Amino acid sequence: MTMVSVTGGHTLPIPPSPMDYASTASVKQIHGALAAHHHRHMWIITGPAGCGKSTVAQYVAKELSIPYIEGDDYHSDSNKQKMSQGSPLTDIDRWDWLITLREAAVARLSPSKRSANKRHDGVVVTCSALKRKYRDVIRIAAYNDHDVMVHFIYLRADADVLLARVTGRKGHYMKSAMVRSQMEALEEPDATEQGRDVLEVDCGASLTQVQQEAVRTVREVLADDQ
Ligand SMILES: Nc1ncnc2c1ncn2[C@@H]1O[C@H](COP(=O)(O)OP(=O)(O)O)[C@@H](O)[C@H]1O
Ligand SMILES: O=C(O)[C@H](O)[C@@H](O)[C@H](O)[C@H](O)COP(=O)(O)O
Repeated sequence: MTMVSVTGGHTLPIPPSPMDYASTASVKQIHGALAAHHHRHMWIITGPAGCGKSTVAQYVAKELSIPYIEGDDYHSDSNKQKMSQGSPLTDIDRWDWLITLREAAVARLSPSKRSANKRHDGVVVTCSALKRKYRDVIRIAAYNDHDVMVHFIYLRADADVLLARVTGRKGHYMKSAMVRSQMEALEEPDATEQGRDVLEVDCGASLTQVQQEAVRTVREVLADDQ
């Protein structure tokens, strides 16, 4: 454990962060080491507006027969109003949303919410999770319950692709003028995160290809957790 010096020359241990806890090894190593254990999985479909989170998440949830939670449904009215007026959310606007969304996802996994006949061993969640600290808020679900594994599926696309998709989408509060601020806020998962719990899917391909690639990626992880 990392130690930190404090006044008087003492050292105190720094508790591991959710990120440290999530893994110090690769995703494959963790899954291999825990192969005998069946986890409950949170699949967080991430990326900026227009990357295809909702469209892909619905498909993954249907293919896996697990619940789907739409992150946009968990914003406060004031957040929605702000976004619809073209103002990007701040960190402060996002904290409660992220925590509420995480807890909603955990609730869908909890034993009390499982039906008598069918065990919900997974949940799919859409959440832009643009910054690493936002992903860390979600990672706390695995930190709190060792039985839960959090995986991020990052849908990567260039700004011009996102702009075209948001422009073409009707009836959503997030308009195309917001794409720029989304890209400015975005902290793409680096190699460290990708080696731990982030799986990247190129979402510039056709919708069918992206959906199938996302499901293939999920099934590969699940195959290691049998
Ligand atoms: N791979 C894709 N190719 C073409 N269009 C897509 C693709 N993925 C999503 N779309 C379309 O782009 C728009 C934005 O997708 P959506 O799922 O709402 O993104 P997000 O939830 O990330 O904002 C929708 O109209 C959707 O049908
Ligand atoms: O479908 C979309 O266009 C996005 O999901 C959009 O609704 C927004 O990105 C998030 O809900 C939260 O906002 P932030 O991305 O600013 O955190």
